[in-house]
Amino acid sequence: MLSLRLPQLSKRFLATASKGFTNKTSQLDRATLTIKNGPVFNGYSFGADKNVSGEAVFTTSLVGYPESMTDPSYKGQILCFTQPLIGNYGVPSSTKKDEFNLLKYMESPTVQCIGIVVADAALEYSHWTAVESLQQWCQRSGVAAISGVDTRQLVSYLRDKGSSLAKITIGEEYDADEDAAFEDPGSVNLVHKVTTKAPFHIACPPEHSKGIHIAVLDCGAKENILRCLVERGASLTVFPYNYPIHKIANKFDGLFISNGPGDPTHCSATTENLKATMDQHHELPIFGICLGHQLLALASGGKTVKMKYGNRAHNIPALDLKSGKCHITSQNHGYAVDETSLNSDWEPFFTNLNDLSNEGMIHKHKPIFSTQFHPEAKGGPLDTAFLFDKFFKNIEVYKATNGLNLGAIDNSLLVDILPKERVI
Ligand SMILES: NC(=O)CC[C@H](N)C(=O)O
Repeated sequence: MLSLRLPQLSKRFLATASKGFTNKTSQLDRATLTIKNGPVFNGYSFGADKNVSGEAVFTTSLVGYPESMTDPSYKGQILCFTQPLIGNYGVPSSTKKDEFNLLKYMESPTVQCIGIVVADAALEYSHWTAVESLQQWCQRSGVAAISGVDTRQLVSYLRDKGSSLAKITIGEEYDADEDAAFEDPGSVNLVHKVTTKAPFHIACPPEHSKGIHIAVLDCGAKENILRCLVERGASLTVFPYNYPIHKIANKFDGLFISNGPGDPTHCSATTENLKATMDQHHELPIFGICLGHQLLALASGGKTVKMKYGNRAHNIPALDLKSGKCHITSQNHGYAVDETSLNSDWEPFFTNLNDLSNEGMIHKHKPIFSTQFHPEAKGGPLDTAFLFDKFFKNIEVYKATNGLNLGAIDNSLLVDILPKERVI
């Protein structure tokens, strides 16, 4: 391993103006980013005074750092931004809610990545929604943050060698020999950490309601996914990821499976439950996003693979194989569905035009489809928001052919006693 022992310096040290960083770096502690079996980068700490270890991944998104950092799919990861200046528009409120009782600006109540890496952190900020700086947010959220890193060199390395285990260490001296082992977040079930601990219910306000009731499997659902469902007229009952949903799926008008962190093969209970749901409830509309897509693929006998460095950006082209149109999509994933492993009941729905990886699948006979990309965006473009409308069309057909809205009638008493927000 390449390691670097830094000379002893006073804890507060002066940054040289020639490096182009803001004068405020003179107030910052030094920090080190160490890639396992790879390079070591020196920089400045502008986050929590805490050493962290996880998987280093990079995003090429230009904006949306509050949304990305609170996306539960980034749990356990060290997020490296290729956009050189991060923090210039500050951080909006972490608690403000919208009319659906969903977080207005953030994708979950807390920062989910364990650390961030940037070339230049803006310690001053300006935006009408901002309530604090990126530095203040990282410090109070316990998130390690390092600036002053040559992120071009770092990302070239990650692109060549693949996503790598890494550490951010804070302080004046880094000694690789004294460090604990690198932690691999991929080895544990991260979904278990981010899922709601008990079912909760989001009632659609009467002025929006279409009398639709959707069951959501929460593998680490982004807030804007829930919003995309509620604002289209559905009430939601959100279940822990491993809830035996097949036993009550007939009470709902549709089933949604969310995004989430880590290796999908850790969620074997979910894939078993999804298999039983698809076997027992033939006409039930189902929609999955990202991890939800991967779990549906596993449930139908397909396979997933770990990608070299994944896809994390807000401008990835995905070809709609049904319409022939190309959509620009928001993505954050390190695993992909092996399209060749899908059985003959399924067909690919979208293809990534950068690397030709699978971006979605659709059932040939049932109202089930899923996407690897994020139609809800946040951040990113809304090109594929029409997929939520497609899900709702499938639900309308299902409700019409099933006559009664069983969900709304049978569940009305039960959902009233459920909590109204995620149970953590
Ligand atoms: N955004 C997601 O749901 C990510 C899915 C999965 N954890 C992956 O990295 O591929």
